[in-house]
Amino acid sequence: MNKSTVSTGTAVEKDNLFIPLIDFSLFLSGSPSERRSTATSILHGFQRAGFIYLSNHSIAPSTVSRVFSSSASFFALPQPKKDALAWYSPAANRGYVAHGREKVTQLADKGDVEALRAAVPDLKESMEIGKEGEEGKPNMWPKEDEAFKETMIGFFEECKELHVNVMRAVAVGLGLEEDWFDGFTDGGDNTLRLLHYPEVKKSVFRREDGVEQVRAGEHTDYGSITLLFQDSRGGLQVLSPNNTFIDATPIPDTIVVNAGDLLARWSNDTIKSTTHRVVEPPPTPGSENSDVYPARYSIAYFCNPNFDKWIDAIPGTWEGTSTGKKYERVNSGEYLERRLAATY
Ligand SMILES: O=C(O)CCC(=O)C(=O)O
Ligand SMILES: [Fe+2]
Repeated sequence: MNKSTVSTGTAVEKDNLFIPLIDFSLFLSGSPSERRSTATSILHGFQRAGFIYLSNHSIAPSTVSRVFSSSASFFALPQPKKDALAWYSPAANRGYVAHGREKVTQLADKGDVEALRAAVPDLKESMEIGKEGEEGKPNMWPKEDEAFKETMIGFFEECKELHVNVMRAVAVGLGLEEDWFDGFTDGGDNTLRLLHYPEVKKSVFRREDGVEQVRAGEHTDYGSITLLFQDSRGGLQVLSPNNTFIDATPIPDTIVVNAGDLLARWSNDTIKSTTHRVVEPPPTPGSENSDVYPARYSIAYFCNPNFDKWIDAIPGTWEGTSTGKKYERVNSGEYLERRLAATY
């Protein structure tokens, strides 16, 4: 497949899971009718699958590769240097998280999270970066590496902009004013997560106790949307309506975008926040004889409504329905902190 020729279509189609591939440039700079139809496709993707792929988005491939290589250099630092930058609180959600600390899960009960973490540790490490310059919530920058900090801050801003634009498309799709979400997305209360799934022995995935070993446990994301940049390894899987996990195969230069729990709640569950996980990559020809799976890197940018905002059902999503508003309004920052506190 020539990657530059396919920019629209279906990215994933299996077991009733249909994830569209959408050319975002048609929303950013298309004609009025292209903008409307692109917005509708984006909204439908979120309503139907909870996931979309965006091609021709606003972030240059060279920027993404710079962030991937900075991320790889960061994870290659000696362990004590990374440990010195450790994640320190759910309120701040910033810093380095070593293997096995986080167990992403739907179980809100802490005791259960402990039990799960002991049984199947996630095979990954991550670095969480929040909005720079927040009082009492310092980012944990590696010492003497201005370039890393500059790269990440620049990327954070570009992703923040993309969040604004994707939510504008959602607004247009819903028939609202295009800027309806702007006052919720302009704060940039988002988290940039660099992820490294180290090379791992294949035998680790063949557990004798019957427990299914994964690289990252099944979960939904918490916020409005997540922008996910993956390398070419594969391993991301999305739960289908038939209750099977389907590969969300990497497509070069695209971003996988999924809706989070807070957007599902905000939309009175008209938008889906779909369960996903990361497993060992599908076999590739030539790799059968190796006894390891190669390392995988990904970058997740978790977008949230501004932390000081109240999230109450979006107009048009609940009026006249049999359920009416399904949820009480909730404060964005409190909601997210509660979810994070249950996870770590
Ligand atoms: O690494 C990936 O591809 C997915 C990561 C993810 O889902 C998450 O961190 O929430
Ligand atoms: Fe996720």
